[in-house]
Amino acid sequence: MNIIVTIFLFLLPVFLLLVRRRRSLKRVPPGSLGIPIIGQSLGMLRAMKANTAEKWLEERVQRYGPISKLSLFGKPTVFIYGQAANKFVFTSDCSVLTNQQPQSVKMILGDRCLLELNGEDHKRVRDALVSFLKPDCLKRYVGKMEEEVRIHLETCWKDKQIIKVLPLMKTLTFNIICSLLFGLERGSQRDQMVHYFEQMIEGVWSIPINLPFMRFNRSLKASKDVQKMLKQLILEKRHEFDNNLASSHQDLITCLLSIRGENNQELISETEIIHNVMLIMVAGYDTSSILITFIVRLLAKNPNIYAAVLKEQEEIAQIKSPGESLTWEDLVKMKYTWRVAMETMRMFPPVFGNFRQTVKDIEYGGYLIPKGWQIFWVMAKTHMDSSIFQEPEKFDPARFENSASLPPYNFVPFGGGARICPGYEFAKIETLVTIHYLVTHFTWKLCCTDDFFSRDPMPVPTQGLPIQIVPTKPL
Ligand code: HEM
Repeated sequence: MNIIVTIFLFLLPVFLLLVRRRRSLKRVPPGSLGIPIIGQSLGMLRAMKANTAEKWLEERVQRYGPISKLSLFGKPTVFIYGQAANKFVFTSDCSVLTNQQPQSVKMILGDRCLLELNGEDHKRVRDALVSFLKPDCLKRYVGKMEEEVRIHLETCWKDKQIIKVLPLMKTLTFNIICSLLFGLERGSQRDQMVHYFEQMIEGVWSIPINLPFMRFNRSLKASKDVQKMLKQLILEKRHEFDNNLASSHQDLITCLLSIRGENNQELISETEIIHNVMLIMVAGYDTSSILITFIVRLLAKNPNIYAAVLKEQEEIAQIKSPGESLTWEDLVKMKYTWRVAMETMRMFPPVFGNFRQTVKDIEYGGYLIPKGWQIFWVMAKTHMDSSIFQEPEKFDPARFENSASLPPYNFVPFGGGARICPGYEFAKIETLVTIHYLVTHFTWKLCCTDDFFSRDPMPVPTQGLPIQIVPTKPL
C-alpha cells in the first residue's frame, strides 16, 4: 500500500507539469488588452455612438484575424463572430459558458431574472414564461394588441402632421406590455408604472463609463418603486386566482401564479415573478419599438416595397367588415410584411451582440480562452457578410423568400439555443399588427433623410425619426 502511495505522490507533480505544459502550448488569441481596466471600452463605446462599430470591429479583424482578445468594461474579452461563433455560443451549456451582463442588470432587474440564472433554474423559470409567450397562448390576444394599436393611433397620430416615430413606438410597446403581460388597464396605475419604468430603464445596461452615478442611483430607486407596484399587483392577482375571480383574458402574472405543485404551492417564487416581469418589460420595450421604427424608415426609402406591403395588407383589410378584429389567421397571411421585418433585422438588428463568460479554460478556433474571460459575440457582423448575403448593403426582403434554405446560425436576430428570445412571437404579432394599421391608414415622408443612427446600445435614428404623415383612410 505504501509503495502505491509513494508512486502516486511521485507521479502527481509530473502529471500536473504535463497538463500545464499542454495548456501553455495553446495560445490565447492575438490582440492587446490595452490600458488596465479601461482597455478598449471607450473606443468601442465611441464607435457605437458614431455608428461605426462595424468598421471598428472590421479593423480589428484586418489586424488580428477573426478571433482576437481585447479588454471591455474591466474584463479580458475575446471577440468572435460568424456562423461558427454563433453555433459555439448557442450550443455551449452552462458547464462551458454562462451568461454575462453588466453588474447594473443584476442591481436593477434582480438576481432571479433569466439573465442571471443558469442550468436547471434557468430552464424552470424560462419554461414558465414560455407557457404564456408561446403562439398557442398568444393567438388569443391578437385582438387585445390591436385595441392598443388603435387607441395609440387615435391619440398620438390622428390630426398630427409631424411625429417622431421612436418615442411613440416606445409608448405603444409599453402599453401593449402593460395590457397583455400585467393586465394593467389604462389609467393612473399604468401612468405611474410608465413614470417609474422610464427612469429605471435608463440604468439597466449602463456601466460606470456611460452613465453618471446620480442618474444610475435614480434608476436604482425607480426599480424599487416598480418592484413595490408589482408586489401589490401580484397580491391582487393572487387573490383573484385563489378565489376564481381571474378573467378569461389571463395575463403573464396570473399565468405564473397559476403554475402550482402537487400541494398547490406556487412553483415560481414571488421574487422570481417580480424580477422576470421587470426583465420582460425591458427586453420587450426597446427591441420591438426599434424594429418597427426601422421598418417605417425603410418603407419610406423604398416606395416599391411600401407598395408591396400595402397590397398585402389591403387584401386582408378588404375582407373585414367594419370594426372586425384582426385574427391569428390574418397574421399568418402577412408573409411579405414579415420578410420586410426580417430584412430590417438583418441590416439593423436591435441586439448588436452580447456577452458570455467562460466557466473553465476552453479551446475555440485553435486558441485557448482562459476561465473567467468574457466572450463578446457580434451577430450584426455575420448579417452583413457578403459570402452569406449577396450585396449585403441592399435592402432586399426577397432574400427571405426561402428562408429554410439559409444555412443555420447565419441569421440570428433573436439569438439561439437555450437563451433564444422567448418574446419572438410576441414581437412578431405586435410588429405585424402595427404595420398593418400604419400602411392602411397613413403614408409618410422622412423629415431627416440622413442615414445616421447611433447605438446606445440599441440603434437610435437621428432625432427619434421625425416623419411627416398624411392620413389615407379614417381610423
Ligand atoms: C424585435 C424584437 C426582439 C429582438 C430582436 C430580441 C432579441 C433577443 C436576443 C438576441 C436575445 C438573446 C440574447 C442572448 O442570447 O444573449 C433575447 C433574449 C430575450 N428576450 Fe428578446 N428580442 C425581442 C423582443 C422581445 C420581447 C417582445 C420580449 C418579451 C415579451 C423579449 C424577451 C426576452 C427575454 C426574457 C430574453 C432572455 C432569454 C434568456 O436569457 O433565456 N424579447 N432577445
